[in-house]
Amino acid sequence: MGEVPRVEVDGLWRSFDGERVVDDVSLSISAGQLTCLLGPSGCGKSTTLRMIAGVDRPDGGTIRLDGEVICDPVGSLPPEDRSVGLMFQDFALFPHLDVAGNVAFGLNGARSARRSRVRDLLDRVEMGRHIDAYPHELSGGEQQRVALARALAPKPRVMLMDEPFSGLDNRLRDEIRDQTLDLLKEEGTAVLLVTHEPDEAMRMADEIALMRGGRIVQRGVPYNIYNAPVDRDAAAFFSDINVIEGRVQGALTETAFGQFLAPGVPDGTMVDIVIRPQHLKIDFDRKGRGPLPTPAEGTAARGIVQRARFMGGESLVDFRMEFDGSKLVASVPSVFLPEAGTPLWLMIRRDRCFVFPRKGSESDDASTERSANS
Ligand SMILES: Nc1ncnc2c1ncn2[C@@H]1O[C@H](COP(=O)(O)OP(=O)(O)OP(=O)(O)O)[C@@H](O)[C@H]1O
Repeated sequence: MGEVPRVEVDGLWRSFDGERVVDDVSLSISAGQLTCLLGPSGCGKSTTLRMIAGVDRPDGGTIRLDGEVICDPVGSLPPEDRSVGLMFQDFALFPHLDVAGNVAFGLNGARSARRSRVRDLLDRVEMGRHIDAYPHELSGGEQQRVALARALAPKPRVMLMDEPFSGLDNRLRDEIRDQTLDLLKEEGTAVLLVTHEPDEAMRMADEIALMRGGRIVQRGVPYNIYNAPVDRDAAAFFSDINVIEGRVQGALTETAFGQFLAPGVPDGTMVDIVIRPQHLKIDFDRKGRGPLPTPAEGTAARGIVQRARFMGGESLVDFRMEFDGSKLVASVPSVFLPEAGTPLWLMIRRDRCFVFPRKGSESDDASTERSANS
């Protein structure tokens, strides 16, 4: 308790042409922690990062570094005095300097200390043997490693990274992500990484701040963001989802899959029951009958296979449900490729589904926003 966060952002906002593109954003990041600002294109991620870097000025709010105000409505510390390292997708190296020159660029102090810092960082990003190379002689991945070493060389208190891996091809990207993460952790820097890719955020983040329409709609560790989304859109941002409609009566929603709890949701409210494809359970048809209901999985409903595809680590099976003709997709972690037209039974794990009042149908009671069914 009592540890001052390395970076603390409070009530930050920014308008362009009268529209708030960053709206009341608050964040805190400790030394050694990596927070991912995750959200769709245009939601205000880069603008938030730019304000923390000091290259854009907020219209309101406060930014603190180690407890000291560096930006508020009264004044703003210039970017070069903020001890931030920057890394962007297209943050080019200086073409006229070799690798060592690029990494040493922002360093002060004795020549020998600078040389050893440069050598140490380049070794740690496995670029030691390219120390004399020029940027045009390096691949994209190698350039990014040098850019990382350059950004970390002056030991910034904060690293701000905006889609730093999006220019790299898939296989290389994972390797560089892991290497980058290791180095950032070793250096103990506080990191804010902007990305629109949920996989990247899940792979890298200690904490995810999910952003939409200029606001942070949810903050938490990746496990909680994935398994306890605040609303339907938050759930859908991380994977395909299935949605089953229901209407609440007596804190319950009756569906073809049995009852779902909807505590505190007023009678008559329409709800979306949201389930990820891997949490639908499949069972076989036994002469037109399915498995018996269970408390954990409710009632089974029959669907007809429309299509089954092998995806490598999983199989995706599309169904048309008999009860209302709706489509559902199930994911099975193996090779499971039933013929189109096969009848199968689907069940929904109650501890893995989410019940959200439908937008426009919800009551004023905020506590009804999410209802557990465990
Ligand atoms: N200097 C500017 N002048 C006017 N509008 C701007 C300016 N900078 C950003 N915007 C607008 O603010 C909104 C948020 O932009 P921002 O770049 O922060 O989003 P983002 O979430 O980082 O998106 P992306 O992932 O596509 O970069 C967008 O609608 C953008 O057009």
